[in-house]
Amino acid sequence: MSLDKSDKIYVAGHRGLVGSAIVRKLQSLGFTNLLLRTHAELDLTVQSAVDAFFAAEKPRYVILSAAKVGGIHANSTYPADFITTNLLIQTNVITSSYSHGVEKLLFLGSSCIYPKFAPQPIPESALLTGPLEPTNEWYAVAKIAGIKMCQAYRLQHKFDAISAMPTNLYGPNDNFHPENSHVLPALLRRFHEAKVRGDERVVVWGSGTPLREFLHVDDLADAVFFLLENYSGLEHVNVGSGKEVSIKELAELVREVVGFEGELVWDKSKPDGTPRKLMDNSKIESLGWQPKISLKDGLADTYKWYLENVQQ
Ligand SMILES: NC(=O)C1=CN([C@@H]2O[C@H](COP(=O)(O)OP(=O)(O)OC[C@H]3O[C@@H](n4cnc5c(N)ncnc54)[C@H](OP(=O)(O)O)[C@@H]3O)[C@@H](O)[C@H]2O)C=CC1
Ligand SMILES: C[C@H]1O[C@H](OP(=O)(O)OP(=O)(O)OC[C@H]2O[C@@H](n3cnc4c(=O)[nH]c(N)nc43)[C@H](O)[C@@H]2O)[C@@H](O)[C@@H](O)C1=O
Repeated sequence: MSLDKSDKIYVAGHRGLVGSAIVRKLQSLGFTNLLLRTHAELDLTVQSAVDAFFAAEKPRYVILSAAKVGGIHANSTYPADFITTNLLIQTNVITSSYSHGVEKLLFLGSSCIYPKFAPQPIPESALLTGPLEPTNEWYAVAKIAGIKMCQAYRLQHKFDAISAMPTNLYGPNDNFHPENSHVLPALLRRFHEAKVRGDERVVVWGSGTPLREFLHVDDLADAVFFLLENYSGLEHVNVGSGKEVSIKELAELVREVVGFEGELVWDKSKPDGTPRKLMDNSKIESLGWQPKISLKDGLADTYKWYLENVQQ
């Protein structure tokens, strides 16, 4: 299936890390009819507002990149917000998309849907085969419900709803909040501020041993467009970089990119989270997609963006 450049595409959450990368991708390809609403213009947790919006606008395609998102601290501190907001947003958008004739919807989940001790690399078939990682189970349960809703609407109504499961993402427009963000933007900011102040040490959370896989958000946006055009199956699809690093290796890399010369101190009172979560990328690779941006290049690019757009 090939999308037409004038097709009306609703990118939900277009100012976030993922949504903004998808907008950049679509604009670079020449799409001219993007439907965009900020959170203030349309609160996706309000069912009547979402339904009225779909009735009036009738988008042809929907990419659902609006969600309540955060790192390990935010997920474990605000469990009620993570489960409720995400269930509401995705239920409202999926049901209104179906009832107002959307041709295809892509739902974004996350690698945290898989069991804490899933086989590595994690195949799509590992879903619902074991207990979840406690620090983000509330968010994971909402995301699993989103995958299942897409499947249920496909089975009962032949609605072309697909799900993509990205690994840990980073890039321009990330959230650089000191406590609530993910590890990569948190460390970029902390090392940068320490360098500017001339600090001798930087505190990094946990033991440094957990392994994580990082994917630049421009690679994810490329994969999202690829799946919209090339995939219409029942099962969700993993999207990863295929490369993992320990948090210690990541911290050393961020220190090098930022140019901080002091030492690292580990705060072991902070949770490590899941020990390892490397996605098995073979399904999307067999469809014909591959990531392009290395972690080193992506980090340098993100630090440059941070310097130009975020730091005071
Ligand atoms: N970041 C990551 O590492 C990963 C992200 N993902 C998935 O990608 C998707 C996007 O994440 P990401 O871009 O990082 O998140 P961000 O927090 O950067 O962006 C989320 C977007 O959703 C919007 N939003 C949140 N709540 C509402 C609401 N009630 N009504 C309308 N809009 C709302 C926000 O708008 P506003 O800014 O105006 O509040 C924002 O534009 C999520 O589904 C997430 O699960 C998956 C794996 C990893
Ligand atoms: C994408 C995925 O992201 C979340 O899971 P996570 O991978 O555990 O997320 P994280 O990026 O916050 O942490 C990764 C690792 O890094 C360590 N770490 C060190 N120092 C800092 C630090 O300063 N901040 C943070 N956040 N972590 C730090 C931290 O202790 C942990 O060991 C899910 O909640 C959920 O949102 C989800 O789906």
